[in-house]
Amino acid sequence: MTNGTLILMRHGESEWNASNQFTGWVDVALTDKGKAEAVRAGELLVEHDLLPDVLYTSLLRRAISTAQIALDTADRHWIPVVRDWRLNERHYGALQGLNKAETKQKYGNEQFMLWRRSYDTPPPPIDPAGEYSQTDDPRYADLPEVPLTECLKDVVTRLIPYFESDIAADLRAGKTVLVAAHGNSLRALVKYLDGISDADIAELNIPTGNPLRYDLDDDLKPLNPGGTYLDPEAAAEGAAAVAAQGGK
Ligand SMILES: O=C(O)[C@@H](CO)OP(=O)(O)O
Repeated sequence: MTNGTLILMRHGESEWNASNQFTGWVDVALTDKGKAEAVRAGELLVEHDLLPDVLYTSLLRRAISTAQIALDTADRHWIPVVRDWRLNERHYGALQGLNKAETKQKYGNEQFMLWRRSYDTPPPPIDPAGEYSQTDDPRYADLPEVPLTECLKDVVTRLIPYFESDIAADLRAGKTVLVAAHGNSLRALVKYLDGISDADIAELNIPTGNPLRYDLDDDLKPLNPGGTYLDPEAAAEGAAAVAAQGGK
């Protein structure tokens, strides 16, 4: 039995991507541009003959909606869906809701980049009673503890065991698996798949709405390290735009 194919897809542009706000676990919607990116992602799946057998998403509507639109476009709206909080974006702590450019200006580039891209420095914790906290959100009622902040290392810790137990089983069964998630949860997954160091992962940015294909060997190691974006040109542009968020 050959291993299946893994397709990673970050959601299309969200309202807070457009307004340049730290988002994390805040459940914002797609913009019209984000919806168009999702349609294009579905077209790319068809053009590359990559029709998913199963969908894994986070519990956040920007990933859920992107996957739904893309799968509808590809006529695969009927496949089984698994949603799990472990695919959620990194919790951005007290930065959730803040404007990225203003934050960079206020705290300086070094602190800004430490919070955004260091592997193990979490932002300050969010006030559990604050407007953008998820402490009382019913979708997380079963969690022993709702995070108040997370660094990328925390995302690796919650996500990789889930990948190994659940998603890997579908890949080993030969399925084409679509994972619809977020910039930082996908950075955690790519770090693991490609064996990227804690330091080097800081440089990796994931563009919105552009499916990234991984062909995997028997140990689920990539046969195409780094994966293959279905639209490489748009991916390079999109990744550069994410890197530049916050401004010069
Ligand atoms: O705000 C966020 O949740 C993420 C993704 O949009 O931002 P960043 O790329 O700055 O980690």
